[in-house]
Amino acid sequence: MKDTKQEREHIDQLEAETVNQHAHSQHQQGSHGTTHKHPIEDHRSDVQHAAHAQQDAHEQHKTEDTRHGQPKQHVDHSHHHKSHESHVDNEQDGGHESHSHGNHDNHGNHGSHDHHDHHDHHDHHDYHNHHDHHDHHYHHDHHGHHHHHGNFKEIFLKSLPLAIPIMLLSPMMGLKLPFQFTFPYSDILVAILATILFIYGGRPFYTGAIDEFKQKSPGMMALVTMGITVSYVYSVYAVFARYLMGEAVMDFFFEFASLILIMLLGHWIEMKAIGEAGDAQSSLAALLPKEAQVEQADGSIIPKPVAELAIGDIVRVQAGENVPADGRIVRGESRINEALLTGESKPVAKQAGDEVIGGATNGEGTLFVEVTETGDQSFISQVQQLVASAQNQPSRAENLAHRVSGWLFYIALAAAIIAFVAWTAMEGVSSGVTYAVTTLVIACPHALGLAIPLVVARSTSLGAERGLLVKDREALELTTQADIMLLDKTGTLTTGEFKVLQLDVLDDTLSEEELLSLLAGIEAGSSHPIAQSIINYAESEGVEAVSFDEIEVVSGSGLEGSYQGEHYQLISQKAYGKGLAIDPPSGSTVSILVKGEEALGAVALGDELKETTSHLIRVLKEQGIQPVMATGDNESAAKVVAETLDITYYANQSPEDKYQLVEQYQEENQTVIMVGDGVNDAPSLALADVGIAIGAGTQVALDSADVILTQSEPGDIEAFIELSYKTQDKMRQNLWWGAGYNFLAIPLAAGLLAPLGISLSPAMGAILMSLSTVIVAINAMTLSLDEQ
Ligand SMILES: Nc1ncnc2c1ncn2[C@@H]1O[C@H](COP(=O)(O)OP(=O)(O)OP(=O)(O)O)[C@@H](O)[C@H]1O
Ligand SMILES: [Cu+]
Ligand SMILES: [Mg+2]
Repeated sequence: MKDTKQEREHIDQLEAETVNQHAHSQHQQGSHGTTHKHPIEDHRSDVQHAAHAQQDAHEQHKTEDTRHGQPKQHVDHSHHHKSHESHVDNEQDGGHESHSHGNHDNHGNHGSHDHHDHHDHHDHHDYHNHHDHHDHHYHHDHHGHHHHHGNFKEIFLKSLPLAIPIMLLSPMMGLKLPFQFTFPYSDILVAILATILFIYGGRPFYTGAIDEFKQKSPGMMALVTMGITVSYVYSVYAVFARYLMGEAVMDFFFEFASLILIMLLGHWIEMKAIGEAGDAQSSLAALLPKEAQVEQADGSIIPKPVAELAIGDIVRVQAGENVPADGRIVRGESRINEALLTGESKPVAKQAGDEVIGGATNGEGTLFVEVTETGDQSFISQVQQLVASAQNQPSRAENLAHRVSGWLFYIALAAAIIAFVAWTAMEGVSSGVTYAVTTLVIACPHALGLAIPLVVARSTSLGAERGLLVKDREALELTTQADIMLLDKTGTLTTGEFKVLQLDVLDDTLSEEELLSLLAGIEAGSSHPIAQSIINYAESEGVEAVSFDEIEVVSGSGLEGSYQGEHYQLISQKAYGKGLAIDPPSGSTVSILVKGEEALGAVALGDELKETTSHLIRVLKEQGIQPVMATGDNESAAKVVAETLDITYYANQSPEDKYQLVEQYQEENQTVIMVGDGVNDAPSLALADVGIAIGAGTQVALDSADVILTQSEPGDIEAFIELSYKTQDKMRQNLWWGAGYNFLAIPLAAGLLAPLGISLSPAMGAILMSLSTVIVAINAMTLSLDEQ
């Protein structure tokens, strides 16, 4: 099953790679995994819209949702997908409104927090169990390792009063322990209690086993079930034999009862550990208050459950309270802490007109906030969906773990049969049964099944807390194999906060103010870092921007639009193509304002490296990842940056060039990480083995990436690499604890070392199996990142 999935992915990838870049760059714009929406980008979305519409011929399914005052894209899956998205289960599309479109998670986990969310059986999954999670609002699915067969805690506690008398009344391995006693026919009472215990306490295991057999992948539950069934049936037989045939046959009621107890306890502890390992979902959900204080038309305040908030409601947020929903401040000012949502650790001053994210903590002031997003569309919900879908994606290591645990069933079964036959021949049936049961029990591959999902759960939640949002889990694995990191310049290596260095007027009829006013006017339609810089500059010069109609973004070269019936373009020198009598400062970014065919003026801009950029480059080199800069900017601007950093560079790169660059490296069998923020980076972000969108990048970039770093900090790239390596290490360790342990445990349980006096009882086997699971869980939980 897994294998076919992988194959399908593979084929899809090949397919995707052969599509011409145009098609590629277009459909990559779909909002696949997420609609990460940072408030600061909101004002840009309409611009992106223009950009999309213009670039795209493929996106017929695009629908615009302006109900909330913010245009949003809901793009259906088109045929060519990026490899990891290819196996997405499209079932949901029919049943859900556009609102859930951002969440294409394969397993139907919607991660929504305002209703109880119960996860269905997953097609590819074997172990189902009900999480002991009553204190949380909804269950968070760790890759299907929740069992649906009851609550282990409750069953354990109720099984205790059944198991204790059994253990008191039946000798262990035929030996009477000091606290044990018997009375005439007590063994019949024991057999009755054991039957009840088998039916009640064994239920999670045999129902689980039935599921496993139905899915044709017998595993853990099947093994445990066989262990308890063999010990139960043989013991009942022993009692019959005693009374009906007068034979003294040893029973295993003590072993049977202790086995069930330990198995229930072990699985209960495991479930708790799993719950604690990576509950980003609930910790995020916990950020939202339960009630919001809604201001009525007459100014009175009425509490309302957060789930019932509607767009347009005005909510009051008092000092120290958490914001109940995404919205815009209408009155008041305060400092807002969004650390848990964006990783930005310092509180940010906000006032009327500013956006706030639901879940952020209000500082000193009282705020009145108009709700702009609720439910599935809220920022928190988007992050949850993202984390959930990342956690649900199968990954390579996990596929391995699954295959191994599939074999384990047969290996354990074979070992148990051999042990039974051999020990029955040597020492008699009771010895044979003991070793067989112990072997079946100890091989329970629970630890193995949890080894990888627990690490993933932990690392994705850890990442989310730090503003490293992993959309595609495979990114974590691939990052550790990376050879090349392609970095975009503007906004990634540099601040993107441009200073206007020089304005050249190339038309005599135009004044410098008029030129600036036109520049600022056309930039109103752009989300490029240059745009805000020019607009700010015009403002500081007291120049008012003219108002353009129909501005469109030309990805990779600039903008075009019309003003007073004339066609204008603001484009790079390369896109303009003709020579000009200008002398911009060396290393500056130059754009030309063109009216019709004629150049009206030029603007030269400069920005600076981010503070942590050179540190990042040093770290990359140390780790053997070659940093390469690919920029849409001109040669001179590129060269200055590349020389400062001492890295290879490519200038004047169009979006297609960047895409081809990634392709070229991949053809040389290099694993490529691409880091970028802009529309022009989207195709290459999508193609790269790992696409990292940095900061408050454009929506397109966010949609195409595998990883989103919520802050524009090169240091976060380092943190992500660290997270990848640590995740990888933990996975390896856990695979050893989960699988490797069986290589020792199975022979031991089968009695291979018995001649040396080392052997295990079934109960010891059960303890060891639980121990290995707990070790795996603890090991996953201790994954942490260095403090910055
Ligand atoms: N909004 C804009 N205003 C002015 N010029 C622009 C704008 N967008 C693009 N350009 C021009 O087109 C060039 C290429 O843009 P592009 O977005 O491909 O690269 P970039 O973002 O500047 O560089 P990088 O690829 O390193 O991020 C820019 O250097 C600039 O000259
Ligand atoms: Cu188990
Ligand atoms: Mg860019």
